[in-house]
Order: sequence, then C-alpha cells, then structure tokens
Amino acid sequence: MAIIEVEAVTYTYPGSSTPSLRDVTFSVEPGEFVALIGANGAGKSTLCYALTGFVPHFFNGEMQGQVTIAGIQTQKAALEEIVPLAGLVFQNPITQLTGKATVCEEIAFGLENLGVPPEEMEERIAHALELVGDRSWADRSPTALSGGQQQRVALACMLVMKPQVLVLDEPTSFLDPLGAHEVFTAIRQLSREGMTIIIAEHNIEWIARETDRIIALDEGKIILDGKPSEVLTSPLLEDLGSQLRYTAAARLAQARGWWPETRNLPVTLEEAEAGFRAGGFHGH
Ligand SMILES: Nc1ncnc2c1ncn2[C@@H]1O[C@H](COP(=O)(O)OP(=O)(O)OP(=O)(O)O)[C@@H](O)[C@H]1O
Repeated sequence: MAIIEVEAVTYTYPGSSTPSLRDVTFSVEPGEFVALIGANGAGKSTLCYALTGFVPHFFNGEMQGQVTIAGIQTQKAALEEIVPLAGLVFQNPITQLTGKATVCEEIAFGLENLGVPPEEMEERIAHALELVGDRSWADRSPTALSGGQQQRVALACMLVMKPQVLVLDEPTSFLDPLGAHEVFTAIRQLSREGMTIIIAEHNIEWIARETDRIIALDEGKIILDGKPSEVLTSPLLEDLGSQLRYTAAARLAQARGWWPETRNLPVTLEEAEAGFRAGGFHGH
C-alpha cells in the first residue's frame, strides 16, 4: 500500500493569482527514494511543503485535492500530528536549528514537545546522531560545526521523531562540496536502510545515480514521472543536457554513429561505460 498519496492537488499561495501546484497526482510506496526536479520556481519547495503539511497549515492559501501520508489526510490533521509522519529538512540548516547551546538539546527539542521520557529521549538522540554520522557531537555547540555537519544535525532533528517519510528540500544548496558530500552520504545510507525519501535536488548526476524515481515539475505540473534513465533522457528535459555529462557524450556519439539509435541513452557513468563497450567503442 502506498505511504504517500497525492490526489489532484492544486495550491495557490495567499495573495497570488496563479497556482504554484496544478493538478498534481502521484503515489509513493514505502522505501522508495524519489527526487523532485525542475527549474527555479517549478514548485519543488511548494510540493515539499504540501507533503509535510506546511501547505496549507503554515502558509494558508487555497488548496484543492488531498495529500494522505500513512493513511492520514494532512488537511484534516494538525501540523503537530503530521511532523512525526513526514519530516521536512530545509535548504538552510540555520532555518531548522533553533539556537540551542548543544547539539543534544537541539535534537531533544522536538521530543520534549511530544513528552517523551528522558531515558528514551537519550537513546533516540544517540541513534539519530549515529544515523547521520557522529554520536560525539552531542555536547558540542551547533555553531561550532561545519555547514555539512549542521545540516546532518538538522537531519537528526527530524530523524529523532522517527518519521515514516523524510522530505528534503535541496538540503545541500547552502553547502560546499565537502559538506554536500557528507549530507548525500547520510541520505543514501538512510535510503539503504529502507526509509521513504523525497528529495528536491539540483545535483542531477547524484540523483541519476542514487534515486529510484524522478518526478519532474514545470510551472507546478508534473511533466515526467519515472525511472532516472527514462526521465533524464526525455526530450522534454533537453535543457538539462549540459548537466548530464554521460548523456551528452552518448548523444554526441549517437550523432557520429557510434551509439545506436535503438540503445537507451545513459545517465550514469556505469551505463555509459556499458553502452560504449557494447558498441565495441574502446577509444584510442
Ligand atoms: N510564499 C509564497 N507566496 C507566494 N508565492 C510563492 C511563495 N513561495 C513560492 N511562491 C511561488 O510559487 C512558485 C513555485 O515556487 P517554489 O519555491 O515551490 O519553486 P521551486 O521549484 O522550489 O524553486 P527553487 O528551485 O527556486 O527553490 C513560484 O512561482 C514562486 O514564486
């Protein structure tokens, strides 16, 4: 049974005359790892908010259709009920962190609101920190950590709530390459452990390699939904060309007759290598 059901969702922010999501319908099975892609303003963040109840509860505005997470209709539930079902990690870790003196206090914050007993709290915090990297950060000040470490603490703040679904809105866009690598590694590990993950992300090569499925948005509408190899080679996304080095190389090879028209274009290095080998092209 699907863990996320989005049915005909159209959403307009207050004061806006045009919807930011238009008739969006899809479902996600437990354990799926789904990327949301699209140009700036396509609606990725808005969809992340709709999946975690911030739309409509926090932003208000006008919403038609419905989002159901683990059997709960988000429009009918309070935001506090939705957080333990679907946790949202924001672009900038500073948005998530609340200025507590230690990492431990920061991660405990959500649990305190739920009235979790202290021993269980300690255990859950240690586990959440282990999932994102390092138990030893517990007593450090969040401000003394690097951007990548802060974002992993922000991730731990969500994981400690044991959400059934994790939604990440471009979690590496404020990070340097090392920080992004650390956060991507933690996310990949969570996915391998079976967590259902939806991530809005600009790093196309990473999502091509790691995710099961890509949903592409344009002006608030879903234009493509499928496996990375299907979605990323679609003519509808030709603008992505320069970001997909292996697809671009194979397209060039195709134009020169080295890559048969009938062979799918690659999106990862491995697929490109397999395709070039199969074609008997070994370079010089
Ligand atoms: N609070 C808001 N009030 C009114 N309109 C908004 C608000 N937030 C976003 N929008 C509009 O909704 C549309 C979708 O924006 P959204 O931020 O969801 O896109 P995005 O794909 O996440 O873009 P980016 O990659 O730049 O983050 C845009 O036209 C944007 O201007």
